[in-house]
Formats: sequence, C-alpha cells, structure tokens
Amino acid sequence: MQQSSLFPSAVSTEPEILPLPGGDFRYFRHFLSSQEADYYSARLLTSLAWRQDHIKMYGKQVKIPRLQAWYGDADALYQYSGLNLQPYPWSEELAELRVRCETVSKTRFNSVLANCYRDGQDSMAWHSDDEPELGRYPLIASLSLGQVRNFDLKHRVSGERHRLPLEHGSLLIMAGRSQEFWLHSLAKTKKSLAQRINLTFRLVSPNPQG
Ligand SMILES: O=C(O)CCC(=O)C(=O)O
Ligand SMILES: [Fe+2]
Repeated sequence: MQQSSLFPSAVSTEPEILPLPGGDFRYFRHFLSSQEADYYSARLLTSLAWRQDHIKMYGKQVKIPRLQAWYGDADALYQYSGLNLQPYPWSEELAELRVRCETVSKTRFNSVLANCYRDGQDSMAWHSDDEPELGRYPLIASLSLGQVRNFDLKHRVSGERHRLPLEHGSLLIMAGRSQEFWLHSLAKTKKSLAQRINLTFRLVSPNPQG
C-alpha cells in the first residue's frame, strides 16, 4: 500500500523565500503534516543503518558529532569530509520521501545523506555542499524531523548571518548559487534537546568531470 494514501491531509503551500543575497533558499515550513512527520521520524530512527563515522583532523581520528547514513542508487558514490560513502539501497520510507521532494523541487535525486543529532551536543561545522560530484549549481532538498534546531547561514564574503530554526516536517531547498555564496552549520547547545533527523536529498554525478 502507498503510505501517502494514509495521509490525505498533507499540507503543501508556497515556500517562504529567504532574503539571502546571491542565494536561492526556499523554506516549506509545513512540507509534511504533523502526523506524517511523526510517522517518518519514528520509522527512520529505528530503520536506518545509523553509524558514527570518524574523520581525520590534525592527524588524529575524531568522531563526527552525530550519526550518519548514506542511501541511494548503487552508483551514487560520495566523498564527504574525506569519507568515501557507499550508499545503502533506498528504504521504503526514504523512497517515499524522495518522490515527495522530487515533486516539489522539480528535480531528480539519486541519493540522500541522513544525519541524526542525538542531543544538543551533536552538531555540524560550517561548510558548503560544494563537492565536485554535486555539480556547479546543486539543488539540495533538506527535510527536518524531530527537535527544532537552528540552521545558521554565513555569507562567505560579507560575513552576513542569518538563523533559521528548522521545524519538524519542514523542507529547505537550497539551489542556484547558494553553496557558492553561503556557508551553513548547526551549532551545539547546552540546552537539553531531543533528537533530530535531517535528510539532504542530492543528485551526485558518478563522473564529476562528465
Ligand atoms: O542538519 C542539517 O540541517 C544540515 C545538514 C547538512 O548541512 C548536510 O548534510 O550537509
Ligand atoms: Fe550541508
């Protein structure tokens, strides 16, 4: 049975456009209904192959401050923070969400990076999603589930900052030259927070030169 038929009242409205010079950021606050968001949040938490990777920093192996899992088509290989990620095949829930994200963003995705922030101590450092395999003007669809966390944006040249709390069931589309001009991060906080899952749907090229 198609899961989406269980949720006839899914809300989908026009996005809010973030006023960020040079970028193209569109925020769908109520992309999923709250029932859908609860459903996917619970399912993904238990069904994905979460793991805590290590990266090399200053010659030392350090644990990434969150759990991750990479899913996608077999040829969607991805290098991330020096890690070579091999995708797991699409799970049922991820495949359903992929279609929803493709429809709203009018883009095809062949992979998704899942991140799980277990509490306020889990975080993501400043970066852009500008790896060559994402192409020149990548469109990335970022779906958030669970605990609201602050998504911080910083302009590479002017240093201008913007903070967007990403809500349960929301979708943020980053397109055009967003990655070229803007860095993003998720800061740690001392507050006691519940967990949050974020999915970034991506189209990665098996051959960045091609
Ligand atoms: O968790 C988020 O909202 C951001 C995730 C992110 O930036 C990434 O996966 O590249
Ligand atoms: Fe990112």
